[in-house]
Amino acid sequence: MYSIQQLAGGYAGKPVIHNISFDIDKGQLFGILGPNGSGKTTLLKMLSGIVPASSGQILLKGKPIKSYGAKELAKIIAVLSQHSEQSFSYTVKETVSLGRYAHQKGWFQNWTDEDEEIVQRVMEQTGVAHFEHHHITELSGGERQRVFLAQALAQEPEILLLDEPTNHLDLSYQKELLDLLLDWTENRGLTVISIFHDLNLAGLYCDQLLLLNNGKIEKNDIPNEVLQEERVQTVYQTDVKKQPHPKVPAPQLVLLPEKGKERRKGIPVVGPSNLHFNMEYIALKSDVPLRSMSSGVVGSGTGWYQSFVNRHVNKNYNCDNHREEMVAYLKKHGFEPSETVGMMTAVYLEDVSFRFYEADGFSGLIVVTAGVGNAVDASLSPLHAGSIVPGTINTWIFINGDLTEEAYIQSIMTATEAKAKAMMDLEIKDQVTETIATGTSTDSILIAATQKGMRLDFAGTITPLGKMIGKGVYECTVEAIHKSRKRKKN
Ligand SMILES: Nc1ncnc2c1ncn2[C@@H]1O[C@H](COP(=O)(O)OP(=O)(O)OP(=O)(O)O)[C@@H](O)[C@H]1O
Repeated sequence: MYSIQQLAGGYAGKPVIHNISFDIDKGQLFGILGPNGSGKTTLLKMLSGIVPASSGQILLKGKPIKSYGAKELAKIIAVLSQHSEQSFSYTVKETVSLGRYAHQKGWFQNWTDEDEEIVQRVMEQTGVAHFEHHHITELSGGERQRVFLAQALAQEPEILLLDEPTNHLDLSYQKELLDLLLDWTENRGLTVISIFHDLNLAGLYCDQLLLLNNGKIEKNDIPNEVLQEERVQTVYQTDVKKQPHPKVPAPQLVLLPEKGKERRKGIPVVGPSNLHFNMEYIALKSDVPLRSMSSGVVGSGTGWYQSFVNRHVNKNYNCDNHREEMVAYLKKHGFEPSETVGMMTAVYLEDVSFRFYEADGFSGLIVVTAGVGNAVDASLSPLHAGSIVPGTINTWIFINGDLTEEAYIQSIMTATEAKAKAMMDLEIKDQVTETIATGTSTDSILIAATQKGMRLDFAGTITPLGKMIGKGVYECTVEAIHKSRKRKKN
């Protein structure tokens, strides 16, 4: 659609864009990114033919852009600028109708049924039809933005140029606008070129991103390539962390606040003094939120949590919606469910085993409750019918250290191996297969860390963290099983 070749340009006496080359294909949703003043708006103006090139050229559909007449260009390109202002107070419908100008022979002398139909359709699509008779000046910033989008779409352009289209829009309209643009690119072949300040929206919706820095191309590639942590950090001169979107394969970047903004001074330590015991539950309350990865009934997956609850339930506990019931239970006992990881066990909580371990530069607390009535040999589990008997091993690992993503995952592996070894050494059998069990069928695990202090890159079995977890989980599991066996015998 566009071929930009060694393009340079800017304003009188102020070159802004310096010798850049790239292509934009038909039907792309193409994002332009860059810090303030990097030349995004200037580039967009050059693409729309408003700012001329000082050297190089822009080919639009194979022809130099400067060879197009104004009306001819308006039939191909529609522009939605950042601050679409209008001095006359037109109604919404009149404003949208102006978008048909390029298709008119005279000044709206022959308004056709087709023009009317298109205007009505785009007003519906942008959600402005119900206030079509209102004056534009009576609208909110977001509503006005949608009216100008409708105007641009009424132009039935092949290319839509947008300068920060989501600027005034609330969350739901941001999503609606971008979904609409995506639909038009995918199903109608519209080419959308848009400036974004929100890197996450750009990463979520665009096919291709062009990152500008000081009027030059820093990177022109797919979002995952462009939005690399280090690149964004260098270009925007700010600390960010990249993480995957939880639902779709798109990169997301989160800002990291300055260290000075942290409210708490010193390095927090989680230890046995944070534990609280009673007949109903074991809880750990941390002074600071801990980054946690768990399979809890509440707070599962990855997140930041400050309270951890292992709740005793009766052997016959049966509830249609155990998650909801657990949330109500936590609230009743003064825990904020959104800040709590909650687990359940039928094991008597007096049989808990917990130990605090100190290593060179970091420390950890391991807490295990273990019932083995439901023990299963994972290698032969297909022989099980699927009915669940009470008996669960709940393993909590708290680390005073700064873990990488690898370390979180390796911690779970190491802990699982240590638990299986405890089962083996205690000769815990799977009642169905009569072979040595590797765990129970309802085990839960939690690894939570302060993310402060010593950086711990790995937690494989022979790394310092792995050694602590392997030994700790083994010792606590053995002790917890012993305690619960002893109770059964008595
Ligand atoms: N009409 C103008 N005349 C002279 N200089 C201009 C004009 N418009 C912009 N500039 C300058 O050109 C440079 C690039 O501006 P531009 O608006 O293209 O950046 P941008 O990346 O869109 O910035 P922002 O993110 O702040 O909107 C800036 O230094 C700006 O001051």
